[in-house]
Amino acid sequence: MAREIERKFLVTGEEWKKLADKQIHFAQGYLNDIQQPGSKSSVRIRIEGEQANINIKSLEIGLSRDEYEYPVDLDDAKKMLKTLCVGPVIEKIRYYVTFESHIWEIDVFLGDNEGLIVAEVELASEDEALQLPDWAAKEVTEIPRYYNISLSQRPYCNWSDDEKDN
Ligand SMILES: O=P(O)(O)OP(=O)(O)OP(=O)(O)O
Repeated sequence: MAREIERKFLVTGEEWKKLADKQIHFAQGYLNDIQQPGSKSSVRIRIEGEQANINIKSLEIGLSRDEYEYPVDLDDAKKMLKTLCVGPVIEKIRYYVTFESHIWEIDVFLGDNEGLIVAEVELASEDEALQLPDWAAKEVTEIPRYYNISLSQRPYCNWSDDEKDN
């Protein structure tokens, strides 16, 4: 088990794209209904490039979450994404940018979430000092709608203009 400590930011401009070391297509869906009373975790199947994994995270919004992740067979993952997901499959391109010794993961969402771009950075501790690149704008770590599990229930295309601006 690991504790994932992560901060999320909105992104401005396109400059970051030139700095990306690589980009990978992600497709991910959730196998459990977190609206069920007593739900404590999200169970996610993800295909990233040609690799697939299952991920379990505690249902917490904010800096830290418990996280478990294991590889699964690619064909099984394709089938699960097709047949077992609660809600739609989220698709996005993840770009990797190294800045001041941190690897920033910038998710450019597709489909119903097109227009949304979120940068995530993992930290070793909650109080770790972080130098922000110019293209990292407003922090959204504490705003639930920016989490992928939320997007699987209420995609970006259904947000109000106010929600999109903030
Ligand atoms: O790649 P991760 O672990 O940050 O997972 P995500 O599904 O891209 O993002 P989150 O659960 O933080 O919305």
